[in-house]
Amino acid sequence: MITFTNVTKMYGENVGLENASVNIENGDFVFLVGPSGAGKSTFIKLILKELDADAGKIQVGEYDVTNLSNRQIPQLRRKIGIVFQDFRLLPKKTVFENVAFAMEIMHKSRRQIRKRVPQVLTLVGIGDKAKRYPQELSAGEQQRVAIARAIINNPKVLIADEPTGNLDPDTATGIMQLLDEINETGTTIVMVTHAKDIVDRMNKRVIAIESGHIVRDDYGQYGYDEDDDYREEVFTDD
Ligand SMILES: Nc1ncnc2c1ncn2[C@@H]1O[C@H](COP(=O)(O)OP(=O)(O)OP(=O)(O)O)[C@@H](O)[C@H]1O
Repeated sequence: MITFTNVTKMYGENVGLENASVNIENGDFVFLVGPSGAGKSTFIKLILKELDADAGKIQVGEYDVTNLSNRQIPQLRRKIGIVFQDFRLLPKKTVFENVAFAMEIMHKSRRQIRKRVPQVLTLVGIGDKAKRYPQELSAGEQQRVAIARAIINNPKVLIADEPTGNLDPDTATGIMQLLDEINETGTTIVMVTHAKDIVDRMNKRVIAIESGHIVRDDYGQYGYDEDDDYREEVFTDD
């Protein structure tokens, strides 16, 4: 579904990603982890062709992203749903309208929209909130709206960029259950996260990036403690 072959992206002298190769299969659930500045956003932006690789090849589904024409970029992005840490809902539209908007962009009929939006709102657990405005919802409910909007057009891939970053632990657990259910319907999920507890609990594939290099790709635990400061171990005398 997503294949990077020897991909390099430089920002002038700065390394974004260097000689990265990885293959994410259709239906995978992948956590993308790594310290701040590691290259996670670069990886995601390359998938969406918000950035162009300097070298290597990127394939997303049937799209050769590295050689995609400008005309094909919107087609690629329509196959990919995205959820962000800060929800990014339209404040003056109701829940229904926020989700319907993603179908209107795809020129779906009013009839299709009236049928599908309530189905998906029910699927994400907020079937009774269609008439509310985003600011009348809890943070977890707002993220459910954002997820409904991201999946309404049946994308092959869902990218979740720190989707639990603004949520308390219990709410985050509910969102992870929902993402797991969406993955079980066949949607490939790539989730960027710093949430060690979630990664450890979910026991999924973990791709770790550090300084632009993929340093780990296997199943299981988060792998390292970001709060650990090795200098303390070296310099603490007790
Ligand atoms: N526009 C830019 N110009 C110059 N350097 C950049 C630019 N964008 C990113 N970088 C550099 O590329 C590297 C990777 O950045 P990236 O944003 O991909 O990291 P990240 O893993 O997403 O970090 P975070 O967890 O903080 O979001 C960093 O060293 C960063 O400073």
